[in-house]
Amino acid sequence: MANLNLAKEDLLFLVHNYYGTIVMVAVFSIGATFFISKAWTRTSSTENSQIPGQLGLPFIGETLSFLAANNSTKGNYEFVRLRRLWHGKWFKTRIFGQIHVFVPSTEGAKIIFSNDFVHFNKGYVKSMADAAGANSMFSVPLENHKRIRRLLSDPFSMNALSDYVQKFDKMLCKRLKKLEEERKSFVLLDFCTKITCDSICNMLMSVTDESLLQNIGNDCSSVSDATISFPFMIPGTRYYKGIKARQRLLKTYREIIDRRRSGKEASEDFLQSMLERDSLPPNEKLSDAELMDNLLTMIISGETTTAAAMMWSVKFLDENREVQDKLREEQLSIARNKPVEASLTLDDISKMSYGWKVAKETLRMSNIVLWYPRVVLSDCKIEGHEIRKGWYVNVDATRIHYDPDLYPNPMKFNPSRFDEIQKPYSFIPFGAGPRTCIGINLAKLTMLVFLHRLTSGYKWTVDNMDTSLDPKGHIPRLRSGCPVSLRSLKDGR
Ligand code: HEM
Repeated sequence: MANLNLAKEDLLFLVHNYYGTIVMVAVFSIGATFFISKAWTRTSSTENSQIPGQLGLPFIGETLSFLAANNSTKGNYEFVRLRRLWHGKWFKTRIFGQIHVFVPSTEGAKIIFSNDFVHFNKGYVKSMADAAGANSMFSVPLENHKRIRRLLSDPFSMNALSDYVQKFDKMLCKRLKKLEEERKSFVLLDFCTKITCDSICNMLMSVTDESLLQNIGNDCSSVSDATISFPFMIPGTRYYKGIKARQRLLKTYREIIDRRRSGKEASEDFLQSMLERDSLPPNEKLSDAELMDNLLTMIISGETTTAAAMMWSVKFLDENREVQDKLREEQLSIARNKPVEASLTLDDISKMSYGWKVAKETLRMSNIVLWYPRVVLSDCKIEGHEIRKGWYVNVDATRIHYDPDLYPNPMKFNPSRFDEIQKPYSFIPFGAGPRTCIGINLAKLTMLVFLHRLTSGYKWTVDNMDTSLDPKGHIPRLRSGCPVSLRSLKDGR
């Protein structure tokens, strides 16, 4: 009690003697609080300007929900789908400390793709740069990117790939026949991954030795898994396994390059066309480091994407028998006009107009690359939405491909919708602008040869109807890998 009285007395004493000071401190505190809160509101409202969304705690934001979606059988896009339901077409979120805006429109896609390298750039992901390499097209700065793309583009032109069509066709016919003879169910995704990897290695470096192909295939899968991972060299982690696999692959490439240079080995292939530039000035050739990193980049970017697209085409055709029948009709009419056992040519491919629509519809619906992230290099506006330097804008290809205004009844697998010409930036499975997929032609040819041989030679049944997605993959793939059984059309079984 005595203490309390003393305290009261002290207080009265203080108020009496320091009245002026107390009033000043109070006024200052109220003022400061007012200005700080104003400034805070201004900052967050500019940061958040117009685009709704949940940024959550600094750094963490919605990372945990993002990771949960990544590891679920509904797939990564579930994270985006739910936020669209909650916040609307445009929304923003914070993942791994970065603010991401999901851009849902063709207008937005146009602005971003046509200003790539100027106002936007591919964000630097350490694990990606470490796994694919500092000289990979994924990681190099603008000037090097331009030169590397220019030099790599020729071997991927349609005409240059004529040889590829015949080689891939032969490889495919042989393997499908073997599977059909075995009369066993097989996992289609594994089959497609192996054959695309083998055929790309064959096209790039003429590798045909089975055990070497097996090693390259396994190591490329490990590198691919490491491209999006926590970049810490801890044994047992995805990153560690990927970096070790990368070292083995580079050693293999080094040995092949050395054998070619010493004249112990010669082949007509992509690698040879690059080595023939050895005597040219530096801006007309690739250094060995660039060559090796990009050999690796092309295998890892080509194999999983193309294999997933092949798998989805079979799944969609299985669910849409009338489309399958129409496709088979087109492919049989091409086959009937060729000598038995003759390989396909580019001329045959050019007759597969319905086949290409089936492939396009497969790419529209499967969205192998769900969205394309770009880091914003300077403050800008996209369709009236303020976007700040340092944020990420993700061109949401999946939203665009399922937009009912662009694709009526978007859930229906309907290849004939491609009878009509597409609005610019409405069909972007291979991206657009200076970073458009360099392997478009290769992917197109691979899918068409596959669809031809499958539908003109076989019927199939899908042996597992589970539609859940592989929780480990960065791209949508069936968890089951889509097991199928083949039967020859000739058998009539
Ligand atoms: C169906 C199969 C494929 C799909 C859906 C696909 C999709 C894509 C997409 C969307 C991009 C651009 C990503 C972005 O803008 O951020 C891209 C880039 C790339 N793709 Fe493909 N791709 C496929 C097959 C291939 C193949 C067969 C190769 C092999 C050569 C390949 C090599 C590359 C490379 C090297 C890049 C990076 C290009 C650059 O940054 O300049 N892709 N791909």
